[in-house]
This record gives sequence, C-alpha cells and structure tokens, in this order.
Amino acid sequence: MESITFGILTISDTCYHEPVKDRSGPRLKALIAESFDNSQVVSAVLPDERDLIQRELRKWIDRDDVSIIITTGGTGFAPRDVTPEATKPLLDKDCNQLTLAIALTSLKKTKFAALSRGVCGIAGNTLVLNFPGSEKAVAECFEAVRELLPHALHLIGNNVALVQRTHAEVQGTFQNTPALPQLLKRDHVCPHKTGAGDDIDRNSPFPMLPVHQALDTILDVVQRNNVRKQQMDLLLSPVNIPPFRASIKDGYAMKSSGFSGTKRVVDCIAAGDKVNVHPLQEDECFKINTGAPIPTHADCVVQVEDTRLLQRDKYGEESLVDILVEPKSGLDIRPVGYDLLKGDKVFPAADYSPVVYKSLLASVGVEQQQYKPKVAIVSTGSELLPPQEPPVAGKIYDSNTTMLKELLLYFGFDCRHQFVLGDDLATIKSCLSNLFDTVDFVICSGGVSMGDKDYIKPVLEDLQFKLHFGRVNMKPGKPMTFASRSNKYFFGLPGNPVSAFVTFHLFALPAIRWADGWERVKCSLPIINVSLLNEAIELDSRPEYVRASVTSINGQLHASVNGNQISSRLQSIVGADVLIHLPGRTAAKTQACAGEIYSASVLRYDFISRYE
Ligand SMILES: Nc1nc2c(c(=O)[nH]1)N[C@H]1C(S)=C(S)[C@@H](COP(=O)(O)OP(=O)(O)OC[C@H]3O[C@@H](n4cnc5c(N)ncnc54)[C@H](O)[C@@H]3O)O[C@H]1N2
Ligand code: MOO
Ligand SMILES: [Mg+2]
Repeated sequence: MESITFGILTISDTCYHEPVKDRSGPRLKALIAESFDNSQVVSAVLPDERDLIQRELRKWIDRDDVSIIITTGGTGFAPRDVTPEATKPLLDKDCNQLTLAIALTSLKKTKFAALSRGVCGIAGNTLVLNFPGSEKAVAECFEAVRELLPHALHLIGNNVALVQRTHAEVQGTFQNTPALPQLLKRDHVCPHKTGAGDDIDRNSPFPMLPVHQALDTILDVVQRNNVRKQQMDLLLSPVNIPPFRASIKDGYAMKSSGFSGTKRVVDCIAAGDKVNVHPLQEDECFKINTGAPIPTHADCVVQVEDTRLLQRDKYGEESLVDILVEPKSGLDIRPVGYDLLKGDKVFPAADYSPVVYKSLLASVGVEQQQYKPKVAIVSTGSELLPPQEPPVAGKIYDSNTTMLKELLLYFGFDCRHQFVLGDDLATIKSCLSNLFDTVDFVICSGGVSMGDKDYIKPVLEDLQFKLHFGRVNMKPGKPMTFASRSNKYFFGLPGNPVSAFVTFHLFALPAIRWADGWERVKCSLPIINVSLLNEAIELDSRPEYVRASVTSINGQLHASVNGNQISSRLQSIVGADVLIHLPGRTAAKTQACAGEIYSASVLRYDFISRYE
C-alpha cells in the first residue's frame, strides 16, 4: 500500500500563541488517518505572517516525502488573513476546479463559505490546498476532496498504471470497482480483489497494461547492478596469450636466414614442452607441433605440407627433410602476447553471456566470484504433486517448478531455492517473508488470478510490497503480477504452465538480466520477422504470443503454429522455436493469414527446426 505524507499547517495568531486552541489541525490529522492507510503527517502552527507561512510552505514543498499540504486558517477577509497571498506565489499551477469543488461543497452547508478566499494549486510535486480555519469547515472541505486526492497524486507523479486504472473506472470500462483501493483505507480483505472489492465487485481491480508498458515498468523498478560491468571493465590480463612464441602449424622450426632444401631434424618439440634453447644451424630444424613453443634460435615455421621427408634414423625418427619453400622470418609464429598482452583489458566490451564471460576468465587463469542475482522459485497450488510420486486423486504433476528452474539454468542463472506451497495464505506469507531474506528475486507461479484461493496479491500487500501491476493485456499470461519492496522483486507468473513459460521469457528473464547488468537491448529475447505458414488463425481480443516452429526456406524464415494454444497445454512448447506476436483482434482484422509477416521472439539458440 502506498503511503502519503501530508503537511498540515494551522495558520492563526491565536493558535500560534495558544496551540491547545488549535482544533482544525488535529481534526484534519484524524480525518487523514481515518481515510488513508499508512499516512504520515507533519504539522506546524504559525501566526498570520506572510513570510513565515511562505517559508514553512517552501520547506515542505521542497521535501521529497510531503505530497499534500493542507493549510487551515487565514483565508478570510480580515486584514491579517494572508494565507492565499502567501500560497499563490509558490504555485506552479492553479487548480481552480479543486477550489471550486471545495467552495461548492461548503456553500451547500453555509453561504458564509463565500467569504473564504482559499486557493488550490501544485507547487513542484506537491498539492497545496487552503482550507478555512474552523473545525467544521475543515471537515467539509476535506470531504470535498478526499476521494480525488490519490488520483491527483498519481497524475502529479505521472504514475501511469494507477492513472489508467482510474480513467477506466471513470469511463465505465471497469465496472463496480470502488475508487482507488490502493490508497483509500478499507476494512474488508478480499483476497481475489486485493481487498478492493465488496460482494458485488466481480472484476479485477487491476488495469491490463500493454506488454511493452509492463516491461518498461519492470526495468524502471529493477536496479541494474554494475558490479560485473566494472569487473569486466577493470580486469587486466595477468598473463600474455600466448605466453611464449607459439607455432601456428605442425611443421619445422628453423632460421629464416637459411635456405630451402635439405635440413637435419635435430629434435622434436611438442605442445607443453619447455622452450628449447639449444643453438641451431642454418641447415638444421626442429620438428614442431601446433601450439608448441618456438625454440630460442628459430624464427620461422614451415608447415609440414611444404616439406618432404627424406630420411628416418634407426629409431624411426625423422632425420632429414626437404624444405620446399623459402623460409621467411616470423612465418607461422604467434609472438608473445599476440592474442592478448599482459596488462591489456581482458574484455574489450562487457559481455554477459555466461559462455563468453566464464571462458575469457578461464583463458587468463582468473577465477572470479561472479555477482549474480539470487533467484528462488516458488510454485503454489494445493493440487501439485512432485513428478516422482505415484498419481493421487485430485492432484496434478507440478511441471512449473522444473520448467522455471531449467529455464533459469538454460539462460545461465542459478536457482538458489525452490518451494512448492499449498494454497494457504499463512504458509505463502511466511515462506515469501523468509525467502526474501536470502534472495533478490522470487519467481512464483499460480495464485494470481480471481479465485478465492489466489492469495499472492494479498500476501504481497501484507508484506508491504508495492504491486506495480496485476494484469497484462496478453494471451497467455493475463494475470501476470509484478511487485517490489526496495531491492527485492516478485514475479507472480500465472499458474497455467504455458502462461508461466511465456511470461518468464517476456518479463522475468529480462528483469534478471537487467539486474545482472546486461544492456537493455540484450535483456529481452531477440526479435526476428517470420512469415506465417498456417492458413488462417483467428485473432484473440488480447495480443497473443503463439508458440511456433521455424523453417528456413531459401534463407527466409517461416513459422508454423504448434497446435492447440490453450495455456494449460504444455505440448505447445515442444519444438517451439519462437513466440509469434499476433496482434489483438480489431474490427478490420480478425485473422492472421498465411504469408503475412509477424515479429517473433526467439526462444532458443537452436531456433531453426527445418531447412527446405
Ligand atoms: N474468473 C477468472 N478466472 C481466471 C482468469 C480470469 O481472468 N478470471 N484468468 C485465467 C487465466 S488467463 C489464467 S492464466 C489463470 C491463472 O491462474 P492463477 O495464476 O491464479 O493460477 P492457479 O489458479 O493457481 O492455476 C491455474 C492452472 O494452472 C495449473 N497449475 C498451477 N501451478 C502449476 C504447476 N506448478 N504445474 C502445473 N500446473 C500448474 C493449475 O492446476 C490450474 O489448472 O487463471 C484463469 N482464471
Ligand atoms: O493468460 Mo491465461 O495465461 O490466458 O491462460
Ligand atoms: Mg487461480
């Protein structure tokens, strides 16, 4: 639940000298506490002195935490009433309609309300409201704006998700949901509606975000760790590669000052041998293997293909060879540090591919503790049975735990812990609460939709997580949920196995990569264009991520959909190379047809199933 910090400024000469006489300030404080969960209040009492009022207002406006300031008093016609005059110069924007809303409500109670000159406006990111001084007036004015305040703050803070939600409510596309459950206080906790609903409320209170917006939100919230980038930037090679002059070919090492023709083979040098320091004549050579150290007195290698064997000794070793080409200095030798010089950067650029990262470290003999986001997997569902157990009535085998763990491993991340939990609020709460002590990410499946056993969202609220979104406009994966609490991140993937598969790839993977320091463009799966092979596919109202296999026909990529796409049917991921992005249905376009080109996210390295 979000918390709002209010500033309450009582402005009255009398109250300034006798603070106990201030009834309006405490009344406002009580009204705020009754209306907003987790609200904080800062308060002060000042005389009707324009400069003092302005200084205090300015101080609060400049604070990051104070988002609403309500003044009470000093709005009337008396000579010392200067609250509006002190307030106006600080405002960046007037909110005349708010002033009007307050006036209209008050005028219904008394015509004397016309004698208040209070103003409303926005200063920086702070909403400032002038209320009159009496306790009764304060209560009436507060009632006039109470319901508007959360939405006003979402707009000021540009909180798109919550703003859209309210717009949907106001426009009626979002029926029967009470206003702003995120911020307004409630007594009743109703798990399937995040506590927002009463019994006639049958709809999710969460707006359906477009996929791109959900991903942007995730990447805005998740902290990118630059430890690995710094490690890569700063890592200088402690060794030369090669550490000695190395032969590039299997052949004969000799002096280039010599000549082609017959040479005596004085020794054989294999990879792994020490550098041979023996003197060498121009008519002598060493037999040498690829990767072996060049003898001190040789300066070129002639590959075996450019030689002819003339003689072997009595032990069968080569003793005379004919060199068929002119030896040239440096021929087929890698000088010391040719590939990488000691002291040079090991990573010319940051590269987070586990293959690249680990093999480069290995190549310079560095064993580095690599930072990796710590991830746990939680599967929820009282119906879940471990795959190794015999069937039990009413139970199904748990595939999500294995699938999500294997996906993490496939993409180079570890699974620190895994838990399978029944649909029980207390169990889920205590498991998640403990788990976040040791991991950064929890990737959970199940329990995010509309059932009365879908406890994930209420648990997150109880654990003081901020729910960034609870639905995404996509198929499969609609109830996809993302929440955070400081640097801890929760992905509530829908329980249907294919929904979990798709949302892992589109949201959880990019987030983990981002936390790991990857460039944004690399966080999501690569996107390619494919031409549709299927005759006609009915479009869904939601944009759909369809599992399909890819055929390369004369270098052009084509894709055919893998059978029934219901989100419970895990068979649709078999042979799935890509997720084709089918757009949502419109009046003008109801089908996707053969030959049309669509974007598709590449699921795996081996993403071409057939060549024709
Ligand atoms: N009234 C509504 N009901 C549902 C809606 C809706 O909008 N209104 N959304 C549907 C969609 S879409 C999805 S997706 C699912 C998501 O459900 P939950 O995330 O709450 O998941 P559960 O209800 O726990 O399970 C759904 C389904 O998946 C099976 N499951 C769960 N975990 C696993 C696992 N580890 N391995 C294999 N299978 C698993 C579970 O048995 C259910 O059949 O909600 C729809 N409902
Ligand atoms: O989004 Mo659900 O994942 O359509 O089945
Ligand atoms: Mg459910």
